[in-house]
Amino acid sequence: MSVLDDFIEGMPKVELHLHIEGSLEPRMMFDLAQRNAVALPYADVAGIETAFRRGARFENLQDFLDLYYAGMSVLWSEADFHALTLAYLERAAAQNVVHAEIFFDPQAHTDRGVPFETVIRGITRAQDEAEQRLGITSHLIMCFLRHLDEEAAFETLRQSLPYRDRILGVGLDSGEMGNPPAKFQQVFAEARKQGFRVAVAHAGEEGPPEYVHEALDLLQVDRIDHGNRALEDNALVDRLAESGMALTVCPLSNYKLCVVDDLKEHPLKIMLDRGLKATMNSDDPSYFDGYVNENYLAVTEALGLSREDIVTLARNGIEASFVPPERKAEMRRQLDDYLVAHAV
Ligand code: HPA
Ligand SMILES: [Zn+2]
Repeated sequence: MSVLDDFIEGMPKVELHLHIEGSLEPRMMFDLAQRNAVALPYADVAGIETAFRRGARFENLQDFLDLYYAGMSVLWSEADFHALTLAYLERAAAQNVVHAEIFFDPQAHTDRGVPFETVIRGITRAQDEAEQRLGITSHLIMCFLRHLDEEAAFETLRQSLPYRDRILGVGLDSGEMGNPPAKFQQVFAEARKQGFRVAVAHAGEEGPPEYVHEALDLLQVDRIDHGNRALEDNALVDRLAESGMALTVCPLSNYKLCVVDDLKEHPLKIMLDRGLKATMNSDDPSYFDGYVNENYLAVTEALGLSREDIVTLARNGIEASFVPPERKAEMRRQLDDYLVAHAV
């Protein structure tokens, strides 16, 4: 373990791009399948692990999504969603994550017959418990599945209204190609009208720079999730840099989904050098071999990031978070105190 590795692990961090269903570890998936009598195409925990771990890569985003939706089909009760969320928050807190902004995919559950209320109650109970016990704060962002139509997203928006006080904003995820942000322009506008304060969208993970433009212009997003392919469009890079638009970058995800061929070719350092507000995140840590620390460690080694780069990423995460000003100031102080205590 190098000095830089220790520095990364101990550093207070935020995580802004995390799908709670993508934190479902093989052990919990297997146990919940047994408890809920869900048939999985795996004989045991090791079978699940070999399906999506141990260095194996997916061919593309859709290849992963097929396993991801099948995996989450073991989640049925409020207790299941509570256990899933608490396990993530405990793991994140153990990695010195002080704040997390968590995505969930309500349609992936309601379409199976799980009530919206079951999902949100389980998740929020774990959020409250983790905050009290571990001090980790968190927000929830509800994602619309973009492979479904806009009317389905409207229905989900309607179902979410009783829980609006527990959901900070809306996002857009699932299969990107052929499902441009434009498809969801009306429902994002309605979400704003209904009081959802922020919007984000996955854009430029597999899709072209045009999708990033659409997310900005048509959905009026406050952050771009991934954004890798924005680098193909110089005017777009300038626009993102000048407006201070944050990108929630997920290096191990990009490697596992073949968005990059090799971690050594990951554009994170280029993003920073071009003035983009890049942040470090794990996306679906159970499927992509790593939580936020493993992302920092792997990319630091692959790209030879400096301590200064690492601190910039952590600072960008704090600045790009959607917390109230007092909490933001507190997180800045925490990071500054850490830097003073670990001055070289
Ligand atoms: O990386 C992702 N991209 C799009 N949708 C997703 N849903 C979970 N993870 C992802
Ligand atoms: Zn994602």
